[in-house]
This record gives sequence, C-alpha cells and structure tokens, in this order.
Amino acid sequence: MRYKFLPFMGLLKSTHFWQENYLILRELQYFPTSVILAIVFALLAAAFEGFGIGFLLAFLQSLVEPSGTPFQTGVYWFDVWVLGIDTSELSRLYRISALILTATWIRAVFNYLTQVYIEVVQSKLMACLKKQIFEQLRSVSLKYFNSTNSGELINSITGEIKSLKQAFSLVAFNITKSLTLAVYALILFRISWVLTVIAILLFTLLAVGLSTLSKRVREASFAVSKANGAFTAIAVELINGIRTVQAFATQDFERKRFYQASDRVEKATIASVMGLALVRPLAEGAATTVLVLMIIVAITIFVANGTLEVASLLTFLFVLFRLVPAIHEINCNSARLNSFRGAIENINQVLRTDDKPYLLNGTKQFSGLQKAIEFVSVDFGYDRDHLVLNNVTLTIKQGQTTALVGASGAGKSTLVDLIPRFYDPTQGNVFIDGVDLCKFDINSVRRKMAVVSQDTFIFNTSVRNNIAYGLDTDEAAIWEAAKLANALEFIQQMPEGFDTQLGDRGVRLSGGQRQRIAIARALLRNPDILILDEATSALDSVSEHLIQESLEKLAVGRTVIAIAHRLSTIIRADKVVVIEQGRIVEQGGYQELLEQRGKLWKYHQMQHELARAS
Ligand SMILES: Nc1ncnc2c1ncn2[C@@H]1O[C@H](COP(=O)(O)OP(=O)(O)OP(=O)(O)O)[C@@H](O)[C@H]1O
Repeated sequence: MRYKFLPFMGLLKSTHFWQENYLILRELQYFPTSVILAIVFALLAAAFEGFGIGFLLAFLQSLVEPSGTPFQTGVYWFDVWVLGIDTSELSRLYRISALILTATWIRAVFNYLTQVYIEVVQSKLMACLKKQIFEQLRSVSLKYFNSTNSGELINSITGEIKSLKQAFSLVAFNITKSLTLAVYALILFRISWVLTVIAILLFTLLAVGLSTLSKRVREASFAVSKANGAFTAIAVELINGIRTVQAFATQDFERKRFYQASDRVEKATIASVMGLALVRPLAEGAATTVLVLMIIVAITIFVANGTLEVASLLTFLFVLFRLVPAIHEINCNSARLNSFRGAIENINQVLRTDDKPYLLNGTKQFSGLQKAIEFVSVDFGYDRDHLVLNNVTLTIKQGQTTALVGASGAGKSTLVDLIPRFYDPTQGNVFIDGVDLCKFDINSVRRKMAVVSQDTFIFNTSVRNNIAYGLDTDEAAIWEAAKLANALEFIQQMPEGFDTQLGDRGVRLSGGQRQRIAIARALLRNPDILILDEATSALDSVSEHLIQESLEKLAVGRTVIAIAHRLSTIIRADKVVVIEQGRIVEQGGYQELLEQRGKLWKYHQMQHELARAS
C-alpha cells in the first residue's frame, strides 16, 4: 500500500537534514506503517524509561523519609490500588520496587520492538533505493553511460549502499536515543530547572566543540568515497580487460595502477578514521568533565543551602549518569555519520534527475512499419563540437533491405542507433510512417525491432535463456530459431545442450558462435525491423554462407538495415547507401551504383583486389 504523505512529513521536509537527503528519505513514504510503528515503539520505550526513573525517585523519597507524605501520582485508583498509599511504609517500598521492575521490563520489550522495526525500515529502504537506482539507470539516455565511469557506478550501487545502511542505523539510533534524552531532560527539569539549564549550556558547548572535528571527518569521507570509486573502476577494468592485459604483457603497468589506487583508498580511510577515532576520547573526556562540574555545582549550591533534597539529588545524578553516555554516543554517532557523507552524496548523485539526459518518451503505440523510416536533415554529435552525422536525409522503405557501406568511423552504427532512439538527433528528425519517432512509446518500437550488433552481450545463464532472453516462449520456438541461425549443431555438441551455462561462469563462446546465438535471439523475436550491424563479420565463410541464406529467408516481408564491410553480403540489397564522414555520398541499387563508377565501385574494386592478393 502506498501512502503519499506521512503525518510528520511536513515537519521533516522543513529540516536541513531533509533538504540534503530527500532523494533517499522520500522512499520512506512507501512503507509508512513500519516507520510509524518504529517511532511509536521508540516513544513508548522512552516513556517507560521515564516511568522507571519517576518510580525510582519515589523509591528514594520513601527510603530517605519513610514517615513523610507517600508518593502519589494524582490518579486516584492507581495511587490506592497500585501504589498503596494507605498501606504500610514497607509495603509501599515493595510496590514501588515492583513498579520499577515492571517499567524496566516493559521498556526492554519496546526497545526490542523498536530495534526490530528499525531493521525492517532499514531493509525496506535499501530495497527501495536499489529499485530506484535501477529505474534511474533504466530511464537515463545512453549518453549518461558514455560519460560515466562504470566502475564508479558499480561502487555506488554496491559499496555505497552498504555504507548507507550503516548510516541509516546510526540515524535511527540517534533518533531513538534523542527521545530518551527528551524524557531525561523533562525529569531533570522537574527536579531542578536551574541545574538542567546549566547542564544544557555545558552540553551545547561540548557539541559545538565536537562539530568542528565532525566537519573534518565529513570532508575526509568524500575523499574515501572518491578513492573507493576510482579503485572499483580500475578493478572492473582489469577484470574485463584481462585478455588485453595478458596479451600486451602489461601486468606490471596494471599492478602499479591497482596498487596506487589501493594505496589511495588506504590513505584516505586512515585519514578519515584518525579524525573519527579522536571524537570518542575527546567526547568522553569532555562529557565526564561536564558531569563532575554538575555534581560540584549541585552539592555546593543546592544541597548545602537546602533547596534540593537528597532523594532528588540522587535521582538527578542517576539520570545525569545515564544521560551523559547517551549524549556521548549521539556525538560519536554523528561523527561516524559524517564519515558516511561521501557515500550518501554518491547515492544522491545517482538518484538526481536534474543533471542527467533523459529520453522523453512519447505515447503513440507502434503496431508495425507500414511505409518507411525517414531521416530528414539529421545532424548528430556525441559532443557539441564534433558532428558524427551531417545533414543525413534517407528513406528506408518497408519490406526492403537497405545496406549501409562506408569506411570505419564513417557513422554507420551511429545512424542506425537513432532508430531505436539510443540517441536523438541534434538537428533534424527521424520519422516512422510520417510520424516523428519521438511521439512513439519507444518500447513499442523497440519490441518490433531486433538488433544484431558487433558486440553481442552473452548473459551469465543457459543457452536457452540467452536465446529466449526476456521472452516467455516454448522450447520448439527456441529450437527452431537456433536451427535457422545455424547454431543448433554447436549447441547440441555442448556438455548440457540448451542447458549449458554461458558467460562468466560457463562455457566461453567463439566470436562466430556468439553471433549465431545473437541471430537466434533476434529471429525468435520475429522482428518487423531487423538491424544487422556487421552481423556476419565474425563467421567463417561456410557459416557466413549458411547464415546469409537464413537471413535472406528471414528478410522476406521485413525491413532490414544491414551494415556490412564485406560487399559480398549485400549484393542482393534493394538499396545501398554509402556514407563518408557522416554524410551520405551515394545511394541507389547495388548494380546501379557500380555502373556509376563512384564510391561503391571504388570499394568494390578494393575488395576485389584484396581478395585476389590473398
Ligand atoms: N559512444 C560514443 N561516444 C563518442 N564518440 C563515439 C561513440 N561511438 C562512436 N563514436 C564516434 O563516432 C564516429 C562514428 O562512429 P560509428 O561507430 O558510428 O562508425 P561506423 O561507421 O559504424 O564504424 P565501424 O564500421 O568501424 O563500426 C567515430 O568517430 C567514433 O569515434
């Protein structure tokens, strides 16, 4: 059940704490019952702590002045039946002792329940945040990933979330302790408001002194987070690029980078911990000094001149002895909390929506291509200064095969990336059947599309799941797709056939096998628009021939956009588009362009000569 607002939300929103952390704290609205129960139990635990101390005062009064007026609460039935004001002194003492014991046990139960619900809130908050981060990563444009270091992102999602969990438990502890402190302050006020004001002044001074140190801890924590992010980035790169590292024998170079990053984490952590370690003894020493000062003031001024009775002084000191370590703990926790500031800031940074590129999705549902995909005066650049596509105007007709040809880096992949809206044009428009692509719900377009690219990603799961990827489809269809993609033979030779685990933990595939899995994955989707980005480049000539055949069968009735370096694979294309430095320099039928003896003819000649030479 989702509640939009909690009763205390208004109050919370006005605080500095909220302003700094609202991207994280707003998640609390999704499980208000647990939050409210944690607060209610914490309040009840604090209240019973207060009752316990109140009864202690009564106990001490009865002990010091047995013949004095019996302690009363003013609630008639309670005073008569429970406190037994009409009974003997000894009986009253027993009753009050029993009440102290009862209050202590009830407080213990509520403390336990508070802990349980804090843990529940904490776990739910972390789960919500992970989902929130997923939603964020799902909705940002690919541009964000191009400009963000994946290692740092991984560090935010894994390491920093753990730190955030610890930070949250410190906040929760401080809140519950503060409630108890409020009860203590109330009791102290009732006993002696002058002494309480003096105590508050002294403790405020102590907190101000410690806040300077806390600030340093906070700054050091940013350095720790930064160093952790950089270290994770290097570790991820090393693992992903281990083949390149070994092939180029750059282990020493990588070792240096790894060790340096690790040393930076160590130094930053030590600097942060040193500041943090200083807080505890300083806070302890200062708090004890305050305590001793208070005792001296109380004894010399108030007891000596008779304004404070002994029972009250004893209770006052008892509360003070409980209050000082509580304040001390809150201070230490606040300093530790500052050591997590860097981690919290990193999570906030990932969750922020005002500084990231988003794809503004349309609402129109795409039901299939009827006429054509049109690029009209399209410019595109990954950065502002450098155009990768320049004034591209192109019509890709439904049901035809359009081949893109050009030198490496000419912009072919970038051009096709605009169709599933991996990026949006900087200038100009892409239309589908005359409607601007931006007006469509992009997932409805992507569902009718399959991309087989140069770098197919193989997931860490079985062959079957890699082909079905996300589709709930039957075995026969998967089998058929594998057969059509010419992948059946090698899959059946694998130790566990379609159940063989691929990816990180399983069998590694050859480049050609990887592409055949990708083609099977695309075939299974029965796409309306098929994008083949060098789809047959990693195959030997026999496999290439077989796949070419199956792709041609698949292409019937579909719109195919094929990028190919080898012209032999696109001879039967309906239209060939030659791209040079982001511009279309030629387009037309394959034979037609060859006859013009222009750019395509040059490529054709070059490949012919290369083939003859080899
Ligand atoms: N994610 C990116 N961020 C920045 N620049 C990029 C990115 N992807 C490609 N480029 C640049 O855009 C230009 C066109 O690249 P693109 O991959 O579209 O060319 P291509 O014709 O498909 O090349 P190839 O045939 O080698 O795959 C190149 O200069 C490349 O460096």
